[in-house]
Amino acid sequence: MTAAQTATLGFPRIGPNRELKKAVEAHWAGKLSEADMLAAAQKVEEEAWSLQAAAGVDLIAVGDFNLYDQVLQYTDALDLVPERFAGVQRGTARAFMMARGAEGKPALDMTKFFNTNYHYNVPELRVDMEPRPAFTALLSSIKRGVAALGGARAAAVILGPVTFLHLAKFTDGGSAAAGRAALLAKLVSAYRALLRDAAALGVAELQLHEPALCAAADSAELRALYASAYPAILEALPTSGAGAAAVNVVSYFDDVDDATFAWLAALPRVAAVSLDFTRGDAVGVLARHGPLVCKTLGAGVIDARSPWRADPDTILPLLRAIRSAAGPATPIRIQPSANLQFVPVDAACEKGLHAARPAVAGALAFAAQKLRELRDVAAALAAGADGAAAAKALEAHAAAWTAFRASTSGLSGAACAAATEKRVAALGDGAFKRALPFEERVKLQLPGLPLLPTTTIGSFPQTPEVRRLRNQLKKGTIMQEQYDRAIDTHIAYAIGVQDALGLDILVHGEAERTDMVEFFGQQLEGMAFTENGWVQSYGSRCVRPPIICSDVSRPKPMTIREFKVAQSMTDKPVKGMLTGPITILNWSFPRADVDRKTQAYQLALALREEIKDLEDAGCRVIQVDEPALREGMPTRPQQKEAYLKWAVDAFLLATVGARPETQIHTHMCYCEFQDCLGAIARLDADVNSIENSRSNNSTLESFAAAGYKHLLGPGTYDIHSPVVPSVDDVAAKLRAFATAFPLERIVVGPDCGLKTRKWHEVIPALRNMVAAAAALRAEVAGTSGKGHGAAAAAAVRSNGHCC
Ligand SMILES: CN1c2c(nc(N)[nH]c2=O)NC[C@@H]1CNc1ccc(C(=O)N[C@@H](CCC(=O)N[C@@H](CCC(=O)N[C@@H](CCC(=O)O)C(=O)O)C(=O)O)C(=O)O)cc1
Ligand SMILES: N[C@@H](CCS)C(=O)O
Ligand SMILES: [Zn+2]
Repeated sequence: MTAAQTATLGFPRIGPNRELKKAVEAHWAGKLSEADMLAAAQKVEEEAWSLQAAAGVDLIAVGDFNLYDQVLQYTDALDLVPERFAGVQRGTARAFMMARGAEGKPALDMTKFFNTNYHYNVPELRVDMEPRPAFTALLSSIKRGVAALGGARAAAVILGPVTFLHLAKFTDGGSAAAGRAALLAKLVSAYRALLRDAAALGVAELQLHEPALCAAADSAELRALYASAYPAILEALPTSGAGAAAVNVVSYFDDVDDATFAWLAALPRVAAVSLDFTRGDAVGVLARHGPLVCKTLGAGVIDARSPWRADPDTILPLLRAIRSAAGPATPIRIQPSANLQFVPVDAACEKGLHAARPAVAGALAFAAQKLRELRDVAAALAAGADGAAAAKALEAHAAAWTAFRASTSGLSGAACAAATEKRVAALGDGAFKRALPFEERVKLQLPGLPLLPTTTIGSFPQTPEVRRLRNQLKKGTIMQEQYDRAIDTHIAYAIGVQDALGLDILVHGEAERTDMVEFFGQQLEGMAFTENGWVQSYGSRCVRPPIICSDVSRPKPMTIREFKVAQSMTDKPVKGMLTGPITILNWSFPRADVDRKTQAYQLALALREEIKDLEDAGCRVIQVDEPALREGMPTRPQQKEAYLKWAVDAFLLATVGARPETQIHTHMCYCEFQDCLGAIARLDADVNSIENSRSNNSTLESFAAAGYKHLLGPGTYDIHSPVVPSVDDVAAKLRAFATAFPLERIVVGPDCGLKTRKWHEVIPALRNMVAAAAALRAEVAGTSGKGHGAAAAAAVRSNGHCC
């Protein structure tokens, strides 16, 4: 039998050595012209095509590339831009302005792309908007792709209209559902033209990416949107001759429900339906539906969000199940489950890992390696996914996994889970519950703090000097001792600034951390980290997710040295600063052989030990960040509760060993809180600092309505913007907060960490925040009015001259 066809759905665009990041940031810094930046970007794009072609991929995604964010690209191309950007000429400069903001023009909001750690710019729509499409950059990229690969190998990636609207927010005060329906009706002609123009360039296939299809199971509204738009969009496409590209509707990040699949299978003009077989139960859906008639099944069997090689023990049974459910006549195409932008580019570059841990490195497959896997898996499918020929097609993969397993503990997933449960059981009644209830312990915590205590979320600017230092340490041009001393000067600066500004709870500033999760990955046993395994997080910003590869444990204290240095420099309480178990798990690549709950518990047990050591070092307030709690939540209601149960338990396991007088903070950002408020309350954190500055008071109102009893730190200003909030801006926020939540339970801070800002932005912003808190305190004391507020502000200003 001939091998099945293979296809890609997109390739990392940041470049093997972050060439795109460097070009874009150089352009922003005025060091590279727009033309030179675009030339650098096109080189990255073209090299990705060459790599895919050389790997023998049959259908290669084109049009998936963009300079900042794919959703933003559509907002700009459709000209669906908020009023404040309407006067700016469309194109690259306007897209960057919408992403990053400008004086008087706040940036578009940024939030998680479905349940990933990639963040997109949220379209801000109004029901009365009129799309004015001009997809110049997208079509020119598709045209270059066709020229480079030949039309027969090019598949044009198009962000589907329903997903675009699903990801948008409506700012006109009306119903978002009505807004989506109205705009979708207007988008039909824009998409008809886009598909026709893309097809006319000679591509073999139009891939309509619609991850929102996976949410249709629980949304009659989404189902209605799909049903109303798709037939109308597709009917105008030529069915033969020039411009008659095949249409592939692509879903990912979960399965689709039976009704949605039946609808897709019956859609006229659609030649292929793509499903994600790495999450949910797409095999079950297919089995219940039966063979696709006259359509190809795009089988997303290579996990686009996992850095691990395909494991024959998993993939061969999966292929057999798919073949059996799809029936012998349905053509099956082997694909990654989604765009490969969620994994790093090339595992072959990881020389350090290959040398130090060859068995781990050998079991990895980043985007470049996954291209080869497509071919091997297609060959295994052609061989019936059984017997010697199938095994031969995947023999290198089997050997890699055998070596990997031999290098780790050898415990099966179940045995590993049982061993972890045993450690938890040994903690007895105190495993998940603090010694005193919140109402009693809060009275013992941090005596002497004022009303509206001020703090920050943890990180301070990661300056070029800090990054240079780390680079020197890596290259061996400075020793650890010198590095530590230099880090201490950054800590001293951060403490000096905070003391001078009059903040109440200080932080050491996280200067020693490249990235919070990467830092803990480097401290913990059982985690591997890469040198060049960058994954785009948003825009030009990247992260290097650690890779969990065996049982996690804490060989030595992780944060105590820096805490002690910081606390020795001030009498104010310094927060111990940790990343929570769920966030470490969700922002790492988990191991494939053990369930996520067990991995979370192992991380929690390590953090529990760290909290004990922090307390022994004199720490009275410890923040355990959980910005990714919500992100890991499955879309399906049935799975959501199970996840939240073990996720919250993992946080409790990490934190409840703290003494009653230790104040435990947590922090959450970049997410919706409304649909997991019960879980947030169950975390039982004494203080929860949440991103809030862009949501008016609605988040706070939801917390209040849900009867949230703990202290809350709603962000008082947006840290993504270089704009410095005034005293009045922050005071107005605090007054508004007071209308929704008891003032005596509010902690004052920014929205998130300040690592991406500059000191010259941070200092005045915090000075104004402290002044605003003082002004509010004065107002509450009843001695005030505006004059006292101004006097308090002046007093704070006069001692804040550290810069
Ligand atoms: C809170 N957020 C986080 C998320 N996920 C995480 N894993 N971590 C997070 O903090 N998800 C949600 C949000 C996303 N937010 C951000 C915010 C900022 C960044 C970011 O700034 N990333 C940096 C990379 C940071 C880093 O590790 N830098 C290294 C330097 C590496 C380097 O480039 N070295 C140079 C030499 C430098 C020199 O000599 O000057 C080189 O090798 O050539 C470090 O600090 O050492 C970014 O720039 O993209 C990400 C997500
Ligand atoms: N403590 C971290 C939290 C980021 S979500 C920081 O301040 O960067
Ligand atoms: Zn944050």
